[in-house]
Amino acid sequence: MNLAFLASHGGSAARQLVTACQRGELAATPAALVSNNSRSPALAWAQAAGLQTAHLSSARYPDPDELDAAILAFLVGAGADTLVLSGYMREIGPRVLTHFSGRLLNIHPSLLPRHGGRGMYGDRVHESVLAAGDSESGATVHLVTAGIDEGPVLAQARVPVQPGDTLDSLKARVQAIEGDLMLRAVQGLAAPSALSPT
Ligand SMILES: Nc1nc2c(c(=O)[nH]1)N[C@@H](CN(C=O)c1ccc(C(=O)N[C@@H](CCC(=O)O)C(=O)O)cc1)CN2
Ligand SMILES: NCC(=O)N[C@@H]1O[C@H](COP(=O)([O-])[O-])[C@@H](O)[C@H]1O
Repeated sequence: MNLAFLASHGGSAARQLVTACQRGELAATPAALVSNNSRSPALAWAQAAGLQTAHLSSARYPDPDELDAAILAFLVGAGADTLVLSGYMREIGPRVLTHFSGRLLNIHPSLLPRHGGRGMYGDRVHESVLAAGDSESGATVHLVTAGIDEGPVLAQARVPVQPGDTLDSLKARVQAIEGDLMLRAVQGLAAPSALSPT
């Protein structure tokens, strides 16, 4: 498995997967990382970790089809066969979706289908959970399809929403479970018997 990542900010899930590869907990080779944000900490970390990296964004490719083609060309050039969205905040286009169909995973910080879809990303998700008065939240790993957050769910993990929770306290509790959840899902792809869509 040659693993690649798309990240817009910190790339926390990508970092945990690369650590798992280094520890022999994941039978995969980290190959590349693409960011739409030239100042993303994920890009600097990936360069230091020896991954092939690229900054590909709508600023450089205003035509969404050209951006989709540029991202696909870079990932294919890096030999990637599996793609993980690690806090990537832009829509994935049809070329990348088709090429990586069934091997393109995203992690979302809620119990999808609740609090998902366009406009639901980062802090906005936790704010939506708190505003709804939900008693629990969590994270979801799903296969990525054309519809935002509509793909088949591969894994979910739950956390309680505590009385008096703030955006930061809930976000910290959810982010604490994301890395292991994504690792379990990718291990499932590496060893299909371990995990099947729920
Ligand atoms: N084709 C798909 N592309 C993406 C999916 C998907 O399921 N199918 N998942 C998202 C990840 N994501 C939620 O997990 C998500 C990311 C971004 C947005 C969003 O509304 N973004 C804004 C722009 C925000 C920004 O640039 O900072 C927007 O598109 O207007 C919603 C959900 C990744 N791509
Ligand atoms: N809709 C996608 C989304 O909201 N993803 C969420 O953004 C955060 C990125 O953190 P990071 O930049 O530190 O990895 C993570 O919590 C991830 O679940």
